[in-house]
Amino acid sequence: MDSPFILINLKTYKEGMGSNAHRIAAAAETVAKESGVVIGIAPTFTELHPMSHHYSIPVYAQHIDPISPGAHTGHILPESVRSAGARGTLINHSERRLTLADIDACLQAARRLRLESVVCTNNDATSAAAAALGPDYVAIEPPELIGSGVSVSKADPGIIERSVNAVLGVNPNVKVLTGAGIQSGECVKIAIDLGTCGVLLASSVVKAEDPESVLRDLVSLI
Ligand SMILES: O=C(CO)COP(=O)(O)O
Repeated sequence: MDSPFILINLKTYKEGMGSNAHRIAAAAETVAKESGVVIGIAPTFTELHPMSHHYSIPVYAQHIDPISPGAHTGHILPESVRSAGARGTLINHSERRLTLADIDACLQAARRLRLESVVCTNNDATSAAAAALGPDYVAIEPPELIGSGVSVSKADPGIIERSVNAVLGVNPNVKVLTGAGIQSGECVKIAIDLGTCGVLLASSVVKAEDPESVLRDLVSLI
């Protein structure tokens, strides 16, 4: 089995920018080395290169647009994300929804550029649809629990279990992550015991006074 994976989405929280982004990335690097858990970070676009340049942890974009180089203005070009040192990208985050056709086009760009793809979904039906498009990961995040402080692992373990079954039924090569309200080692353990390979999270680490101690707790039971 692959090592467990924790992906920290810094969103556009002010606590996840500038020197705070460096503090979180440094903490993630330390805890990843100590624990053997893979800990990635998804900073704002302008911080992709500083993060990929300074730290050994994998760096992910929060979004790409389904475009090729050419006459587009104000878009996120997948090639730019790649050249900024990103290992992969989120696609279709709840806070950055795309159409199914756009998700497919983003996945084609990600494959062309060898960017790992993490397609976010909101329920088990969309998890199955996303799996049919062949991403590396599907990340199931019930929108109503995102940023709520209430963990999907505890409030709705059924959605994790159903999504794992839905994804594996469609394409057993796709790995499943879950997220929304993940805040402790217990939440991560429940997610892994339900068949995911890890978690996608934001506020519990980004807004913490001491991100390193939260990360230590998150990896403590796996
Ligand atoms: O949207 C999320 C990660 O992409 C989850 O956010 P929270 O961890 O703040 O609930």
